[in-house]
Amino acid sequence: MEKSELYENKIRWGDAFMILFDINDPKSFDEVTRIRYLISHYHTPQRLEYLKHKVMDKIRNANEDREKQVKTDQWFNPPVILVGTHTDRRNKDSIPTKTAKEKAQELECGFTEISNKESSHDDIRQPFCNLYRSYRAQTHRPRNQKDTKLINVKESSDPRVKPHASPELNRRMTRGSGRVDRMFGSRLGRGDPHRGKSPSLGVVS
Ligand SMILES: Nc1nc2c(ncn2[C@@H]2O[C@H](COP(=O)(O)OP(=O)(O)OP(=O)(O)O)[C@@H](O)[C@H]2O)c(=O)[nH]1
Repeated sequence: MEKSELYENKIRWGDAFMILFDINDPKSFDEVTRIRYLISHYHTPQRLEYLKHKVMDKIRNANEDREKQVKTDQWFNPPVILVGTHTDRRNKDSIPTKTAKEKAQELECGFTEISNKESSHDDIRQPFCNLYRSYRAQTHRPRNQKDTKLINVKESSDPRVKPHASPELNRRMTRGSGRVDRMFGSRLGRGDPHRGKSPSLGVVS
């Protein structure tokens, strides 16, 4: 199997994603846009299809308004967080925090910066916790809190409106392919009643 195929397969099984880039490596920063696009492209439409069938079973006899309400409550957009690493080696040529933050906003994902070498255990743990919380907020949303939204994911990221993220993102994706080094995944959390398995975390660096 081609390396890129392996990579994309891993994106397919993820339920939540952490995209890592080295703040001192512009190439890894450039790669972020492509990875975000792949997540949106491979993941969201499939999940929506899955949810659509589930929801259709529930609302078979309901009227149109009720159908809309249930669908709105059920759409799933995988939480993604952008993580800049190597902050202990920041220098004048590093990707500025502001630039990276703007990129995260543009790509509709969360953002943080860490040093795997020097950050505290809590600082390293935080993005994992946020991601897991975001995942839970979507898949275990209580019926009486229908307006609960993902932290850092804008209303406009509703995949029914923009199946493959923003036009700007699509435009950028047509320019150059960039480099993908590798991706690895791990399991997070306890059982996931939503799919009958544990949620999967995709970590992309
Ligand atoms: N100083 C410092 N070193 C780091 C940090 N994060 C990772 N490293 C080191 O950077 C090297 C590459 O880390 P990896 O986690 O393998 O990152 P990667 O993007 O997969 O790297 P490549 O396989 O080289 O593409 C390793 O030697 C790590 O120990 C960091 O925040 N600060």
